[in-house]
This record gives sequence, C-alpha cells and structure tokens, in this order.
Amino acid sequence: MPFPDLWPAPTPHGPVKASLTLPGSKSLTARYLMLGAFASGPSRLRAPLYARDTRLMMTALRTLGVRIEEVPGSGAFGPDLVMYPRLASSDYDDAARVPLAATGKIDCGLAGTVMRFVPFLAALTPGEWTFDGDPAARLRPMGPILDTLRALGVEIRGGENGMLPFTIVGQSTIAGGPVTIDASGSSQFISAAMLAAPHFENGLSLTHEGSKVPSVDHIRMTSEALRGLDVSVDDSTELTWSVAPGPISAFDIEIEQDLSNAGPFLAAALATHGTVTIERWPTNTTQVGDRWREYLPQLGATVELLPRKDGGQDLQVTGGERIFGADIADSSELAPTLAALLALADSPSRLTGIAHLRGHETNRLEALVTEINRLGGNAQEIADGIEINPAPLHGGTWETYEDHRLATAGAVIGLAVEGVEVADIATTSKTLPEFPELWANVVATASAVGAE
Ligand SMILES: O=C(O)C1=C[C@@H](OP(=O)(O)O)[C@@H](O)[C@H](O)C1
Ligand SMILES: C=C(OP(=O)(O)O)C(=O)O
Repeated sequence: MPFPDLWPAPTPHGPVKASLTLPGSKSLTARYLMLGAFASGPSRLRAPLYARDTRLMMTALRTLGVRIEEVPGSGAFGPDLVMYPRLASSDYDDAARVPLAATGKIDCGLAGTVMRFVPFLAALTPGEWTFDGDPAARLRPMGPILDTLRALGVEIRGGENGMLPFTIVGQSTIAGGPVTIDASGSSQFISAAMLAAPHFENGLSLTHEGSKVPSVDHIRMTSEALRGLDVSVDDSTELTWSVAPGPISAFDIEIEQDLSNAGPFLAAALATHGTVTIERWPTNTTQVGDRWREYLPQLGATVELLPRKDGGQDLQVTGGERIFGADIADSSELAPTLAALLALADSPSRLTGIAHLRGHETNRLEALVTEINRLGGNAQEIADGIEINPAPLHGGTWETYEDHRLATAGAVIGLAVEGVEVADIATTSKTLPEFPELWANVVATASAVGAE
C-alpha cells in the first residue's frame, strides 16, 4: 500500500495560497461513457476522469461489447477516450465491433453510477450478466432499478432485498413506455433509466411516486447531456421525465473538471484563512459543485469569478476571519465537505434534505456524526440530516469507512486541528486518486503567519 494505514493530515501554520485544476468530473464521465456506448457512431471523451469508479465502468462496458481506446490528448490527468458503440446501427467501420461473450461478470466496486447505470445496457445485451461489488456495495439500494427493469419486461435473477448481487438476462429490444419508480433513495435510479431510454422502442415516461427525490441537479445533468446529443427530453411535468426514442448523436466532448472534488480544496481557503483558486471554472455547468459559489459565502468566505486572458474564468475563494455556521438544504454529495467545515464553525449549523446519504458509500450521516464527535465535536443525526454545534476539536483518528468523501472531510478538519490521522486515505482513489499529492501541493503553499 502506498500510504500508511493512518495518514497524518497536514496542519499548515498559516494561510494557503494555491491555484489548481482538478481531474474530470465523475458524474459527467460516467454519463458520457454510457452515452458513448449507446451513441450512433464513434465518440471521443476529452480529459475524462481516471479513477476507480470510471475505470470500473469502462471495464463493465467492454464486457458488454463496447470498444474503448485510450488515445493521447491534452488533459493533464490522463489520455482521451475513443469509444465505438456496440449498439450503433451502421456508418462506422465494422471492425470496430468486438465479439460478445454470452455471459459475463460486472464488478461495480462501490460505484453507484456503475451499479445503477450499467444494468440498463446489460438488459439490452443478449446474454447473462451478473452484477456484484464490494461488500459495502451490497448494502446500497438497488430495488427501484430492478423493479424498473422488471416492469420493462427484463428477466432478473437474485437481487434479494433489492440489493446486489443479481443476474440480468439481456434481450435485443425493450419496448419501453410509461413506468412508475420510487426514486426517493437516489436520483441515480432516474438518470440510469433515462440514459438508456432513447434505445427503447417507445422511449420512456418515468414518473416518481414516493417521498422527495434527492440530488435533482444530477437528474438535470442527465437531461441536459441527452438534449445536447439531440435526444428529446420532456421534464416539464413535475416528477415525470419522458425521453423520446431515437438516435443518440456521436460526440466529441471535453469533460469539465470535477467541481464536487474541488470542494475540499476550496474548503482549505476557509480552514486556513487563505486563498484557493480553481482555474478554468466552467461558465455554464450542470454540476452540483457549482453550488460552492452559493454555499461558501454563507460560511464567511469571499467568492469571486475572475476573468482569464483566454476568455474563461477562475474561481477564487478567500476565507474569512472565522467560519460561520449555516443552515443548508439539499447539498447532496457536497454534504461531507460542508460538514467538515461546519465542525470548525463558531455558530450552530444544520444540513437537511440529505436522509438518503444513509445509502451512500457508507451511512454518511452516522459516519460524519461519529467522526466529528470522536474529535471532541458536537454533532447529532436528525431525521433528514445532521446538526452541528460549535465545540473545540482535538486530534485523533478519523475513520473513513471506504468513503472517499469521508477521507477528504478528515483532511479538511486536519488543516485546522493538529494531530488528525485519517484512516485509509487511499480510498480517495474512488474518484480522485491524485488527492494526497494535490493536497500536499496546496498545503505547501502555506506561509507561516507573520512571516510575510
Ligand atoms: O448521477 C450521479 O452521477 C450522482 C448522483 C447522486 O447520487 P444520489 O442521488 O444517490 O445522491 C450523487 O450523490 C452521486 O455522487 C453521483
Ligand atoms: C454518492 C457518491 O457516489 P456514488 O456515485 O457511488 O453514489 C459520491 O461520490 O458522493
């Protein structure tokens, strides 16, 4: 293992002053990998994310007959990808098609995007496809995916209690039509079905029935990605998403950097009262991480978009004298980073609308409360989130439960609290294998207070 079991989180003795860019967005890479698999010709992903989740998705798609090649590109974190869709009808070189095995195993790791998105491609691939993942993945909700596929006429074996493992018996066509779904456990249930829906003979009209749908920004990202590839999506009726049948245009697209993973780095500006600049912040994005611009000022930071000479923009965040507590709803996958910052705040906070985080990589609400309190904090679970009250923190072990965002949250607290040791920092490889190195670079920019 390249890292010790307990990673001493660095505590700089002064404000950081860093400028960086991040590797590609996990959610955009996952969507364009699926769309490339379903598109009507070869497609190119520029600057995709190379991390455990997206590598597992590439392997899964290859198992299902999609050819994916790495080709040199200009991204700083890895090559581009060229994809040859198995489901395309004609107009590309037949040699690009790869032979299909009639059976295969899909390893989902702990990736929600793999376990939810890929079953729909398997369902459209004749053969028998067995899905499983890490032990922790067997605890993540899958029932609405299995129910939706069954409602569409797909045979599935296993999947007891609506969880991994299960075997999908793929078929060459799916009729589609109206289906109801309970997506209160994850927005990914809706995104997964929408990404495959253009290939259903009648498209799909998906209606949610149940309590609140979480992470709606991610559903909007799916709708916009489909529309951008000439698929007609109607989301004008509340809680219904209709996708018309038809081709998905082949594409050549640059994946934006991951704005959710930018979060811990931006948080470093607040935790050290310094300045962090994320270069080339996208001007028009569907990523939930764009909400840092709305959230961080509530915690006392100054957030500015600065024009770049090349016509783009940088996002500059400067921490205030103190970190204010805040009441923030529906922060989705940004919640662990927010919780870390709010544990350092000097007034009370609540994060609400995130009950479904109990079904993420781990039970994130329980894990955050346990770890904040282990360091002397004062956090409680509430029905749909957590409450955090100010308390002086001390060093200690920060457990991470195979959850990349717990690991980066521990690193954020460690910036301000000496002696925090983060267990299994390598778990950040789920979406950001470069985390320890990028973090060290940011910490190295800190100047001792009073030295300048
Ligand atoms: O579609 C996606 O790419 C995602 C949707 C969200 O899932 P939930 O709706 O389960 O929160 C988010 O938290 C996850 O990290 C990525
Ligand atoms: C919830 C997350 O991941 P997943 O895609 O595995 O659901 C996350 O990255 O915060």
